[in-house]
This record gives sequence, structure tokens and C-alpha cells, in this order.
Amino acid sequence: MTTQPLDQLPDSSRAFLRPYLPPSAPSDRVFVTLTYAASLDSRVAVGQGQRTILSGPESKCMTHYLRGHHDGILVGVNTFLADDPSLNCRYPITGKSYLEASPRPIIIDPTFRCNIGPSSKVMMAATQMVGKKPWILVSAEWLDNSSLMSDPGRIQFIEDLGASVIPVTGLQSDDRNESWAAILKSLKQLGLRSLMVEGGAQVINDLLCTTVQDVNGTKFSPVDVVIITIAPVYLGKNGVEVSPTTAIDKLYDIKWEQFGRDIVIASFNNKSRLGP
Ligand SMILES: NC(=O)c1ccc[n+]([C@@H]2O[C@H](COP(=O)([O-])OP(=O)(O)OC[C@H]3O[C@@H](n4cnc5c(N)ncnc54)[C@H](O)[C@@H]3O)[C@@H](O)[C@H]2O)c1
Ligand SMILES: Nc1nc(=O)c(N)c(NC[C@H](O)[C@H](O)[C@H](O)COP(=O)(O)O)[nH]1
Repeated sequence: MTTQPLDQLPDSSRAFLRPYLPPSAPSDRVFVTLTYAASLDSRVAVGQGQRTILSGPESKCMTHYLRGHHDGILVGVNTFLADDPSLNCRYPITGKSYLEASPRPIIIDPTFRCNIGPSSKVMMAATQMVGKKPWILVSAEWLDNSSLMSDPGRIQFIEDLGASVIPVTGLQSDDRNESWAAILKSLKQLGLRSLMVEGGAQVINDLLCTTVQDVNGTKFSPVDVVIITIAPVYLGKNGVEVSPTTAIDKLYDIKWEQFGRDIVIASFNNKSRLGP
């Protein structure tokens, strides 16, 4: 069973989160919430490629509540390979089925390394109508050069299962500002209004340092809100670390609340277009 319904959050927790949820007003860009769970030593997994449960039941509910308030949920391909995630919403949202409440799963996978198939949890959730069918963002340049593809039939195979392979021009750029601009432009064109980015470490580290430009050439961070769960454990120096390449001091309206044994910190990003 892919969907075990989660408990309701107390009113106080929902009130804590409310200011940080995506706005309902239309916008010319995608609203981005960056969210992850880290240890006290800022690790998101105990080792490369290892799924590590950090969130307790209460903060896990919080994550699924957030999923239920976003149009899309994005992970890097290494997270997909390590975790085999369902990427659906298992929090009961009033008036919505789990399928309706679930965000669109999005996997960034420039060279189509993901081993997605019918038994992947994300596909099982879609088949059981408790999650949406995933989008896999693949480099358009890589797709054009079919000699790089070891098994071209695999794309057709997974599209027949209901997943979509979406070519993105510039996804393989060495410049993360360019690749994130390309990702967000594609998602906007596909009608996404809000995106919850769950990781992994490379995605988080990059995105924290990324700037994109608006039509007037003004640079800003694409991240609007940052919500971090801190679990009271140390994962040690072999762990997968969240630590951006540059110092960052740009969070404001910071609030924190205890969820079970975890602390959740929520904040806005003053370098985003919402900034003060
Ligand atoms: N605790 C948490 O909240 C949490 C959340 C997610 C993942 N994780 C853990 O993180 C680990 C994986 O993290 P990671 O850092 O190895 O990998 P990742 O999941 O960040 O994926 C990195 C890969 O995604 C692609 N990618 C990412 N950004 C891109 C961009 N801008 N343009 C083009 N391609 C891009 C590239 O192929 C890159 O190699 C796993 O162990 C997973 O369990 C933990
Ligand atoms: N909030 C959070 N706490 C954790 O302890 C943890 N390991 C993750 N990791 C995020 C990553 O995206 C995982 O892959 C999904 O949490 C698994 O997602 P599912 O529940 O299967 O949908 N996220």
C-alpha cells in the first residue's frame, strides 16, 4: 500500500506554516519552497546513495502537508536512485482526494540515469491513483544526440507507463544559474505555479547560491521560502552534507516550532523577488 494516511497537524502547526505557503495570486514565475531534513551536523543522509530517515512522524506530516500545498515536488536523480520515493501527498487535505492533493513529481535527470519502472514507488502511487505521473527533465541536447543513449526504447517504455520525459534546453550547462533558469522556465511553461524542492544535497547547495534574471535583467534568487527540519541526531563526516559553496545570510521572518522531537525552521529569502 503506497498510501498510509497521515495524522492531521494541530491547528497551531498549520497556523505556523500558513504565512509560508505559496500565494494563490497568479504570478509570472514559479514560487519555490526549498525544504529538507538535516541532522545537527547538516547532513541529509548517512552516506552517498543511502536513504536515511531523519524526520519523526510529526515533521513527516508537516512535509506531506506542504506537498499538498504545492503544484510540483522536485528531486535530483541521485535522490530518486537512493530513495525510490513516492513523492505523493499522504496528508488528508479537506475536500481533495490523495491524487488531487498530490504534487507533480519532477526528477532532474539530464542524462536519463533514473531506473524508473512499473515497480518504482512513484509509478505505483500513480497506478493506484494516489499520486500524479512523474515528469523527468532530461537534457534536450543529450536527447538529440541519440548515440549517447544506451537503450533508446526505454524512453518509450516509461512513457507508455504514463511518465513524461521532458526535454530541457540548457539542462547540462556547467553554469547552475543557466540550468536552474532553464528548469524553472520549462516548469512555468508547463503550467506549474508552485514548486517544493526536496533535495538532495547537490540540488539544495546549488539552489541556495543560484540567481536568475527577470525580463528587465534584475537578478534574484528563485527560492522564496526555506523550511528546514532539524533532527536531533549527528550523521558524521561521511554523511551527505548541505553546505553551499558561498556564505549565505539572506533569510528573514524566521520562525521555528517543535514537531515531536524535531525542530522546524521556516523563513523567507530576502534575495527573492518577494524580499523586503
Ligand atoms: N534528508 C533530506 O531531506 C533529503 C532530501 C533529499 C535527498 N536526500 C538524500 O540526498 C542524497 C542524494 O543527494 P545528492 O547530492 O547525491 O544528489 P541529488 O539528489 O541532489 O541529485 C544530483 C543530480 O541531479 C542532477 N541535477 C541536480 N541539479 C541539477 C541542475 N541544476 N541541472 C542539471 N542537473 C541537475 C544531476 O544529475 C546531479 O548529479 C541521497 O542519499 C538522499 O537520500 C535527503
Ligand atoms: N523531510 C524529509 N525527512 C527525511 O527524513 C528524509 N529522508 C527526506 N527525504 C526527502 C526525499 O525527497 C525522500 O526521497 C522522500 O522523503 C521520500 O519520499 P516518500 O515519502 O517516499 O514520498 N525528507
